[in-house]
Amino acid sequence: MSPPLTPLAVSLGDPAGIGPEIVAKCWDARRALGLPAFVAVGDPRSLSAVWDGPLAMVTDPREAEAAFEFGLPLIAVPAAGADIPGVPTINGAHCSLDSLELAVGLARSGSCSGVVTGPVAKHQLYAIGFSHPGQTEFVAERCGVSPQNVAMMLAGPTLRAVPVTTHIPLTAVAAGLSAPLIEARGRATLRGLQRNFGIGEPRLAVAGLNPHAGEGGALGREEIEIIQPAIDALRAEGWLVTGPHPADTMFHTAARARYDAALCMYHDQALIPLKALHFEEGVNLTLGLPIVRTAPDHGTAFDIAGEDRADPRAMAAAIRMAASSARVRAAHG
Ligand SMILES: NC(=O)C1=CN([C@@H]2O[C@H](COP(=O)(O)OP(=O)(O)OC[C@H]3O[C@@H](n4cnc5c(N)ncnc54)[C@H](O)[C@@H]3O)[C@@H](O)[C@H]2O)C=CC1
Ligand SMILES: NCC(=O)COP(=O)(O)O
Repeated sequence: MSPPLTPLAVSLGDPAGIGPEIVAKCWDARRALGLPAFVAVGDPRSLSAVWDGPLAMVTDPREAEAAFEFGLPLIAVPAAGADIPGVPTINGAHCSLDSLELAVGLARSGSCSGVVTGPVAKHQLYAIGFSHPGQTEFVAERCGVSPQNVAMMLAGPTLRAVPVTTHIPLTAVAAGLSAPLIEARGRATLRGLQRNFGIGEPRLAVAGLNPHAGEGGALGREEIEIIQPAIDALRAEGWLVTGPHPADTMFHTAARARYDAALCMYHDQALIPLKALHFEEGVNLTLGLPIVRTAPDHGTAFDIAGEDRADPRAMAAAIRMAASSARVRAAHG
């Protein structure tokens, strides 16, 4: 039998976004949502601005397990100024980065079973000198893993999708693709399906880049020159890989039943089908890390922050998936 999990660390994200509200709502509905113990990390005022419930201030995750029953355990990372919901500030961006750093550290040290990250605003982080495309690459760096060797998986009940290129302009996608990068993301995805989901022989479906997967070269040559060689290399390692598939016909119900994850060539090719099918419960899971890291699939939603309209289900799904991944990892070593 695997040992009980330590609590999960949940960073609140941008204090002016919906992160504090959805984390508080998760604690409120912890029993109905089937959530394990977690400790929030972030600005206490961002919670009290949107929530009247009980906070249990802790300094060590070991205190969180007992406290979780009676209040939302919080390790405080106070922002330099009080943030107004919906109005992001530079102080808030610093707070979201400090909270992320601390939460990742708790997972790396083993004090927490994994980290669940609340939504941050990328442009706000860029404004304070954050040099990573997103939290995925930041966490990878803190874990000493090359960003090429991690994969950003978006997972819902009937689809798991991984983009090869992530936060780059669409005009840079074709140039950003290479056989070694596709292979690395494919390998991280396949190993991640084993390690986090316990799928012994995972099946990966690889999308093409161009319409009709290039139509034999008539509509683009990336499939022939870059994607097929990467697929061949992964197959030669013994993995079950198919493709390149035309992206427009690989997400319908029957097609999804034929694979465990879809490897897509760019951000929206993966995230549009995932969010169309599963926006309310989609989870962003970073594969290839020595720690568990998940996040809800959505962003800061500044447009509704402070209005009590934020849906906590994706955050709840991210917390549950972090716990189940940690359990699968603990069981398989
Ligand atoms: N993992 C992360 O930290 C992510 C951060 N972002 C960041 O979020 C910021 C805003 O991005 P957007 O493209 O506007 O996406 P968004 O997901 O924040 O919002 C898109 C739309 O969905 C709604 N929405 C989002 N989450 C919701 C929830 N839980 N309940 C109810 N409605 C919800 C919003 O109100 C908005 O109308 C950007 O700065 C981006 O960088 C975006 C995606 C992921
Ligand atoms: N659109 C997905 C997304 O923005 C995830 O980014 P991050 O988790 O790397 O910050």
